[in-house]
Amino acid sequence: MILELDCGNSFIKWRVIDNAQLVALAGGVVGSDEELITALQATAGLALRQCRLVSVRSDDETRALTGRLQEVFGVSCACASPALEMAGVRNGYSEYQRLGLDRWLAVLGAYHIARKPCLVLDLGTAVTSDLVTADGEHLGGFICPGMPLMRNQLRTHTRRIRYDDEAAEKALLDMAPGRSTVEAVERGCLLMLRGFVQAQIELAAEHLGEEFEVFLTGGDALLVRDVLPRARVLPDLVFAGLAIACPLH
Ligand SMILES: Nc1ncnc2c1ncn2[C@@H]1O[C@H](COP(=O)(O)OP(=O)(O)OP(=O)(O)O)[C@@H](O)[C@H]1O
Ligand SMILES: CC(C)(CO)[C@@H](O)C(=O)NCCC(=O)O
Ligand SMILES: [K+]
Repeated sequence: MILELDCGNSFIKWRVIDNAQLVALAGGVVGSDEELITALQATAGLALRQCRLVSVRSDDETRALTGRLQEVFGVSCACASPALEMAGVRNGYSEYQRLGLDRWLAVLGAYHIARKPCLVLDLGTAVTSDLVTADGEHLGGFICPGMPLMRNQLRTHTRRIRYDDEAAEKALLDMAPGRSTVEAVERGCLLMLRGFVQAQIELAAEHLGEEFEVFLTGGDALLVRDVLPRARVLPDLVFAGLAIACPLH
């Protein structure tokens, strides 16, 4: 079995796949290294042979996690690393090492699946957009705060914006003008997010022509799905790219 990890800024997404790399056997989302160890220990019949991961955390944090996995499960981890060119895609950053590895892998995964121009949107702690042309040229992209960052900035920098997560979830069931603080803030932030992704569609048409695929991933992907009816929602897009960047034998 192979353990795959996507270590984001707030959460670690994990899954275990079979040695033939065909089926996902288990998976989840956890908030810390120790929570990951606990979740894996609770997975029945676990027999890890290898691990591959992508991390946008600091090298120290990533090393601490790979050290723990070696210690507890005896597996060594292959880590995705930056590349100027891979699997027919050319990194568009002027300093290619600076492009977030989660973005790079999502782009590799999307281009591998579509083989045509792609717009790749990832909605997590941060929201990212990346554009790739028909011949695999990554044009670069955009980064803006995601829902968790937007709402927390408002909560942190105002005196009277306070509400809990349960109220937040309920507020998004409707998009009418808010009649409470929680409705006003949650719906306002969601409108910003929807505006951002709609602007990306216009930009993509400008830079890629009308014929492009839209890929949508990340924990908050479903929040914008109804304004992007043509998007392919692929929660495992980063893992698709990870398999390309870190092939295991
Ligand atoms: N099962 C889940 N567990 C945790 N967060 C979830 C889940 N489903 C949806 N979310 C939402 O997804 C968002 C986090 O997205 P995601 O997990 O893709 O990114 P992240 O790891 O926090 O950050 P990054 O963008 O750096 O990868 C949060 O707003 C959270 O509310
Ligand atoms: C933008 C995030 C935080 C999204 O997870 C990550 O891709 C990252 O840390 N990127 C480095 C900066 C950049 O991509 O330009
Ligand atoms: K991510």
